[in-house]
Parts: sequence; structure tokens; C-alpha cells
Amino acid sequence: MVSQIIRRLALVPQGGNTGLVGGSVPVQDEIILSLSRMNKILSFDPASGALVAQAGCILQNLDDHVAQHNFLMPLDLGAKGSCQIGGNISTNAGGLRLLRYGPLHGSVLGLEVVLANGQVLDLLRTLRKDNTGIHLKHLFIGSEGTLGVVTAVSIQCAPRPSSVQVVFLGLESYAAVTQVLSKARKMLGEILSAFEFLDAECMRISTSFGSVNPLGSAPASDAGSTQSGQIFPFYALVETHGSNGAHDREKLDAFLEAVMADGEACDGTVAENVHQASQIWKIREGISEALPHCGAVYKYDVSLPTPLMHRLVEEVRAQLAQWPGALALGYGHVGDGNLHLNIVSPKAYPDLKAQIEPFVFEWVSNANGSISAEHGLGQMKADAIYHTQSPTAVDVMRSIKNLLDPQHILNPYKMLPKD
Ligand SMILES: O=C(O)CC[C@@H](O)C(=O)O
Ligand SMILES: [Zn+2]
Repeated sequence: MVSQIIRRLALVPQGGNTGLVGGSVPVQDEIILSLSRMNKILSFDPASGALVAQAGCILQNLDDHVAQHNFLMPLDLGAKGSCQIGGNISTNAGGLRLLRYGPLHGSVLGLEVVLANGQVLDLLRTLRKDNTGIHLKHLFIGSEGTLGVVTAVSIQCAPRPSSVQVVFLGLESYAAVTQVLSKARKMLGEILSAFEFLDAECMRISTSFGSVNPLGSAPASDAGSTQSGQIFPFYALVETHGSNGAHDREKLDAFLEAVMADGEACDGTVAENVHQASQIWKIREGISEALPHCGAVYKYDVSLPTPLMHRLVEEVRAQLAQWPGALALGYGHVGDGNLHLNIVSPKAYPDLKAQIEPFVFEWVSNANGSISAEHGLGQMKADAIYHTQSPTAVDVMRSIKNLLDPQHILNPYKMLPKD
């Protein structure tokens, strides 16, 4: 660190390098600072659930560790087998169960951070409550390694649920997805742990690359669906985490019965075992992995008011006719108002991105949404920050950057726009 200050060499902190906006990839000649060998678990307190670990620990390994004490990491991502906790913190990763366990700003108890001047900022406490001045840890959660390098973390784990239930529903419209979401919030309340949706295009792509649609080959349901065996316009994956299997199942059955009886869902299935549950999750988690097999992929990760989420996909779709073979698909964390809009095309059309991207960003901005819900800005979206943040907010961010990293040696060219 000291020699870097003298030479002012720029560096890019890198964890599992699983990000989607180029935040951990050098732009010019920055040195990659890999955290991979800082992979020690420092302590776990089974009374409070506080875990202290170095930044290079892989999320899955941490979850396996706390599982021995019947706890669970408060975040879960498709990339859990390779992403690292330091990267998760630095990007404020959201993931599949934010709906239940909240954002990292709530569960991170403390951090150790190396500053640009080489000082170690020790904020590695395990306290739930600590109102002694400004909560500095929040500056480093989600600032993508531009203000300091996170080297260790203390995080609040949640009790591991003894009962996990997964339901998969086929629906006729996006409006039905939002109605079923309201019903899930009401009827499943405190046990609801995830509510994800995908459209028919996603189902087609995910099943072409190995996932199995549990509603695709099922016999007609009790609700009299005539559509089993076909692809529904929309699907919802609903998961519960609870502590009493019989009660949770009772609640889930009542929920399923209600959404069928009210005509909101056309078909549905409950996973009867862990294998079936993971097959259902594979449909959802497999989308992102399957997309690159379809050709060029343009990715958007936006926050929108829930009722508007799929309208954006439809409006983008209406514009794609001029690029033969290009498809827009929508899926994501509908319970968190987070849409993953992806466009795939058999070949890369240089003008597609140039025309569609401003349209998407302006649409999101007009709807008071965010152009980056959970993936961050990295190098790919940094210049789009003004679509979500005001010039005053960006000025404050720049001032903080200049204060903590006056030489701009920490992850330069990321998160903040060029001008
Ligand atoms: O690839 C994407 O667009 C989303 C990736 C990830 O955030 C997910 O929720 O699967
Ligand atoms: Zn996501």
C-alpha cells in the first residue's frame, strides 16, 4: 500500500469477478488487487448470529459454515459458488431473498477497510446498535471499491429456516403477477422469502438450455386449466422460509387455493421435496446463464414501480422489429420492484444498443425508477448516473471521492461519470 501511495499506481479490487457492469475489470493499466487469499472465517457467535470473515471468503462457503450452527447468510445470489463477500458488500449485492432479509445496509454490522492513503479503517464491530457519530460503514457498501478496499466484514446472519416451501405458478398476464404478489404478502406474511417472476420468452430460453418446466408436462390442474403442456405468458416462483413445516404448508395450500379460485393463477405446483424445489429454482437462476448462448446480450437491471415493470419490456419489444431475431425478455425480483430486462440477438447490432439504451434509461427515469437496481454502475453504466441521481447528489459523491481518494487510485473510471 505504502509504495502505491508513493507511485500513485491505480488498482482495481477484485473478488469473484462475477459482476455484470465491469466494476472489477481494469479499464486501462490498473493493477488487479485480488482478495481471494484473504479467505479466513474469523469468528461466529451462535448466540447473536454475528459472523466475522475476511473479504475473499466465497459466499457459499460462509453459508455452509453458518449452516452448522443453524444460521443462514442474509443474502443469496445465483453466483454464490464463486462471488466473494467483499465484492458483495462493495456492490451492495441484492439477490434472491432481499424481500425477506433486507439489503446489506441493514445486515452489515461492521467493516475493515483499507483507505487510499494506506490507513486501515477498523469499523469491524459486531454491535447491532451503535449511534456514535456518522455510520461510516455505509460509505463503503455499494461504492464499488472507489472509496476504500473492504478487507473484512462483520455481518448479521439470520436463523436458518427449518421449513422451505416453493410454489411455481403459471399466469395469463402481468397484472395477475402483481395480484398474486399482493396475495402472497397478505397470506404468507412473515414466512414469504422470495417472489420472482419470468415471462414466456425466459421460460423458452431457460428450458432450451437444460431447465425443466414443472407446469409444461403436468396433467391439467384441479382448477381446470386447459393450458398445461403449453407455455404460459408469465410465471411466478414463490418461496417461504419458516419454522413449522405443517403450518407453512397449510398457509401455502390456502394461498394456492385462493389464487386458483380467484382466477389469478392458471396452474401451479408445490415442490414436494428439495430436488423439486431446486429444479424450480433452476428455471429462474438458469435464465442468466442461458442468455449468452443466444448471441449478443444487452442487460438492464432497473427498479420500477411494480405495476409498470413489464410494460417497459413490452415497449422495448415493440421497437425491436428493425433488428431481425432480436428478443426482449423480462424477469426478476418482482417482490422488490427489480426488473431484469435483457435483449438477446443472434448477432451484435451496433445501432441496437445506441438506440435502445437511451430509450430504456429515459423511460425508467420518467417513471422515477433506478437505472441500476442491484448490479451497480461499474464502467458500463457510470455515465448514465444522472438518469437516477440529481447533479447535486453526484457532486456530493464526487466530494466524498475526492476526500477519501484525492489521487483517484481506487477503482478509477468506475461508478462516477467522466465529466
Ligand atoms: O443477468 C441478469 O440480467 C440478472 C442476474 C441476476 O441479478 C439475477 O437475478 O439472476
Ligand atoms: Zn438479480
